Amino acid sequence: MSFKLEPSKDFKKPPGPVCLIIMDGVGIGAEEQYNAWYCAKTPFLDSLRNGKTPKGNIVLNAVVDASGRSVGLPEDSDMGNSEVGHNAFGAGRIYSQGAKLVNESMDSKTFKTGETWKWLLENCKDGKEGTLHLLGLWSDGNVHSHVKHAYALLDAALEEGCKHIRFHILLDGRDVSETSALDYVGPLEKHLASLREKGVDVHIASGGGRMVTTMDRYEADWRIVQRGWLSHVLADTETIRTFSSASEAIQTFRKEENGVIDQFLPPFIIVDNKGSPLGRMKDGDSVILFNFRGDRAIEISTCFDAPEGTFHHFDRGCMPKVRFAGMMQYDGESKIPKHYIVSPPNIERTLGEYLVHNNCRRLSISETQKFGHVTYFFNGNRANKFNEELELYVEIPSSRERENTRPWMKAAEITDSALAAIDEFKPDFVVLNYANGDMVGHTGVYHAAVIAMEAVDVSLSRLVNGIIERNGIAIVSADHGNCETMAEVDKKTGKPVKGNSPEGWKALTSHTTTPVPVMITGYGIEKYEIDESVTWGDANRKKAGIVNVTATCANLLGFEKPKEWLPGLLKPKSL
Ligand SMILES: O=C(O)[C@@H](CO)OP(=O)(O)O
Ligand SMILES: [Mn+2]
Ligand SMILES: [Mn+2]
Repeated sequence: MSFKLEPSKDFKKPPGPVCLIIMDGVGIGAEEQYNAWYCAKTPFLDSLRNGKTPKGNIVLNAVVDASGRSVGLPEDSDMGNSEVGHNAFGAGRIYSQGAKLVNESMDSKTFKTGETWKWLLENCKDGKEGTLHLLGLWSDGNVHSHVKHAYALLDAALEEGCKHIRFHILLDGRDVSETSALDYVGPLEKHLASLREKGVDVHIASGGGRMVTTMDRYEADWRIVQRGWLSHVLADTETIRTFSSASEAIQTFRKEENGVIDQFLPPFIIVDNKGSPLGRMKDGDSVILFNFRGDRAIEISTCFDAPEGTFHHFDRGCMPKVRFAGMMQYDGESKIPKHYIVSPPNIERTLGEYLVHNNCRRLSISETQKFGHVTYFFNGNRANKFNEELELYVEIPSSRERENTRPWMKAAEITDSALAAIDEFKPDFVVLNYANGDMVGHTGVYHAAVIAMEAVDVSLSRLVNGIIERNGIAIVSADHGNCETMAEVDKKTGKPVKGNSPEGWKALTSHTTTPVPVMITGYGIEKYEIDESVTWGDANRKKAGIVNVTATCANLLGFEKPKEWLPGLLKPKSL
């Protein structure tokens, strides 16, 4: 099927670039004290939301869905996230996402008929001595993983006569309540103890907080992955602290570092009463990484898959010969990992691919922590470019320090580089991500999140005015909510739940299901208006979604949208 885009009869391409600017983690929330955007001083954003830039340019406004089924998640109660959000921005249509596809495979047990499952169990079932290791994020956050998927794998392994099973659990506190680890670890420890009473050799073997153990992304800090490797694979008790149980590790670390939240708990190894590790991986074992989302799974997958002599990020030591599989294939083009249990969404015919086939130049730019969002996720889970000449990907290195200590992050540097790249590379289309609202939102530190939003506002003002001066168009949106809700909120009263944050509430570190803004301004925008009839496809939910922004970008570039995409948000202004 051709990638030729037809010229639009209603829209004209501007002389300057069409720029999709994604404020990561910024939803339209309640006008309450816990809303960091609402409480921040954001004069530029306020002006956009009121329909005009401070310099008087018209701004078209919409508020659209960015969570639940509008972005391919199982339930409308599912909060949005960057993977599904940037997939949607790039794809222009809704794909069933990892959470949904894995649910279906686990519920129907179809995964058991797959080659990978049989290959994984070959050395571990029917009394064989191989150990099956289950590694992944241990919560029901449903952004990277869900404990129910790991329990389904455990049950299936037991049904097939696996005798030796180990869990390597990454603690969350980012997609779920910030110190909720024991709510997930307690039931696991209880369940495994009951299985041991029936003679199954099953234990938690290692773990650690997800932001310091294993789950790095975009090569921001390979030391995080190395800590995981030392804990889960080598069980290096010289470097990683040992405990008799995961609960003991969590409780000890919390006593030692008052206020530490789960995502930052140090790595640990569980040992028996003689001090030997319960789950060092050995030749003939099998390993399943049960995370379904790719960005924070690719590096550890590479550690297992990379042949001798091709891995240079750290010394993998005496590497056991194991069979490794991911829950999904995280990068279909680079085949990472080689083996996987559930087929990922096959996202194709994205805006990025159409652009290069229509000779449009494209710039993707962000800082490390969101760089893969505007490349890998935006391209449909493919890190590689579609065309070397027509595409420029710019990464501004993120700091490795906790985001609440520098909430401005690299917003200013991204803005400087974007304006310079627009002048030098002359892109037709730009996709840019400001990480602040989300990355600082995830720390749960309210006053830092307020500063984060003020930093975004200052940069946005420079960037949008710069785009208008260059006769371009800016589309300012967000991939999901986060910093607009910095407290856990009592659903009945709408008031924050009491807690021990400096503000007196229980901090919320996760994303939300709030809708997000779409604010469009720049060259020729006065000729268009929002088409209020546009929806993301569900008749009962009379709302558009971020998935309608893709066609909006194509229209503003002067093209008819491809027929397989959902409609854009704009129509010519009725006279
Ligand atoms: O940090 C992450 O991995 C997720 C939350 O788990 O956030 P985002 O989807 O915004 O990248
Ligand atoms: Mn995000
Ligand atoms: Mn996030």
